[in-house]
Amino acid sequence: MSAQTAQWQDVAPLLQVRELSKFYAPGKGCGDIDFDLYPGEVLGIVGESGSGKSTLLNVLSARLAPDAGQVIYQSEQFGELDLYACDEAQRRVLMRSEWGIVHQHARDGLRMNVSAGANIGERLMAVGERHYGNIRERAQAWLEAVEIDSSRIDDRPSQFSGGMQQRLQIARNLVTHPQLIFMDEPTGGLDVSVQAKLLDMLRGLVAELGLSVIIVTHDLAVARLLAHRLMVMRRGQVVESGLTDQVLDDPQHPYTQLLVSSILQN
Ligand SMILES: Nc1ncnc2c1ncn2[C@@H]1O[C@H](COP(=O)(O)OP(=O)(O)OP(=O)(O)O)[C@@H](O)[C@H]1O
Repeated sequence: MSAQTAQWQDVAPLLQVRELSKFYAPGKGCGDIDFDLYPGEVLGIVGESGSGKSTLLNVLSARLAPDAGQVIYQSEQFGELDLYACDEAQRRVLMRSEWGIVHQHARDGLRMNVSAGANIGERLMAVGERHYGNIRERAQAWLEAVEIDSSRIDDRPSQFSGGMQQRLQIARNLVTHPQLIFMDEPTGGLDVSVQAKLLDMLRGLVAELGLSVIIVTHDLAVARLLAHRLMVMRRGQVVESGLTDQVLDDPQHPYTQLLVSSILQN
């Protein structure tokens, strides 16, 4: 067992997922999902298109009710919460404070026609910050943290490149110091060099802030770089899970072997 795994298992899980299922039709969705996510851990969910990754992410992040099963979350504000037995109001509080969601398409996670500063400030205002000077100062600091020149604070995201939009989305999410981030193909659709820069930044921020992350990707290079642990999905089921290096270097399930040999990628 690695030192990092031992450390995770000494503390309570942040998320406990038990027998979770959501199917639209047989084989379409996700089923029998069981895992624990520990503070500071990055879990990658990989699999080919249509394997149920996004469905699972949506159920885990309280955006899509499951058919069966439980998601227990250790909230800073509310203590242990059963996500689908608690109040809608509590889920909304989690979404705007303790959680972040980074979408594949920046337009799903940003307001494209308000300024970059307002995109970040809006999240701060949602958790009660009212002081204009503080909001602007923190927005500037976060723009710099994601390597966007703070002189761009009054520009709209629609004036930014794809990579900058993703970095702004990350800043908007991180400004409230969330403990759990959900990411759905955060580098999808970007040029390879832009992807590399974004991944490097994400890796740095995740380590520096001790974030817990669940990241969906079909790109095993992204999974290798960011995730400590992987779950491999096929037709809505987890066929293999384990430490990232083990799964990618010594895949046990024939499907994972195909995936790793890149026959199923793209
Ligand atoms: N709202 C919906 N209604 C009906 N079927 C759906 C719905 N959303 C997804 N599906 C189906 O469920 C299956 C799993 O989709 P999902 O988006 O979770 O897969 P995925 O692994 O994230 O794929 P991709 O990488 O292409 O996004 C697919 O067959 C999809 O067509």
